[in-house]
Amino acid sequence: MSDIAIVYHSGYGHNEVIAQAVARGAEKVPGTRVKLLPVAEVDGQWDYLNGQADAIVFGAPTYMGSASAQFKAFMDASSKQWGKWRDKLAAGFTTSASRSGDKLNTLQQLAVFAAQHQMLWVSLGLMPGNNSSTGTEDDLNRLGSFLGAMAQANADQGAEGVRASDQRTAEYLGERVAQAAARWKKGA
Ligand SMILES: Cc1cc2nc3c(=O)[nH]c(=O)nc-3n(C[C@H](O)[C@H](O)[C@H](O)COP(=O)(O)O)c2cc1C
Repeated sequence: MSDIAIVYHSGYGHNEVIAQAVARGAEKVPGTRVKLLPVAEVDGQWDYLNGQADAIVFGAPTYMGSASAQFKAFMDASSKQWGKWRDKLAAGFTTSASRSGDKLNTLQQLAVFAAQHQMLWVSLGLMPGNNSSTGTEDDLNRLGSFLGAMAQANADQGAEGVRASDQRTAEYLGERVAQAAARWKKGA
């Protein structure tokens, strides 16, 4: 059995839809248990993150070109657990309003954060979508990310504005992390 934690922040519900999609993807892999953990609920879950969790997927909305302050507060609080996440798997996702919106900076921030915890980063593992004359917004990985899952939701829409293609992309990441966790655990 592999345990996947999804630690995320969502101010307006968009990134939460993506977190749930990552969870759905991970649950497709037999023998996987998933725990969705909003950053506001992490206190009291440090023992679970330090021990039982085999992989931690980090999800922050992009605010002013980087992870939201609420997610950064979780990052800073995690410094007290330094060294305890060594060799756990990590991956990341982010949501913003603009097609770019500087989401790459947020994913890079999450990857560096994982490295500071001596974790092993799992990339998205998809070819880019929507980059040819036959491409569409419905393509998997339509935003063409490699480091993690990106989603874009219009600023004037609620959770219903999160595209199905971005949710499928996030499901793919969740499934990939769960598959990697199963292989990593077997080999350990
Ligand atoms: C304080 C703040 C800063 C933001 N900065 C950016 C940004 O840098 N780039 C962008 O494309 N969207 C930006 N947005 C839009 C959010 O990234 C977007 O609405 C996202 O879907 C929010 O996710 P959430 O509903 O999970 O909080 C910002 C929103 C807020 C509230």
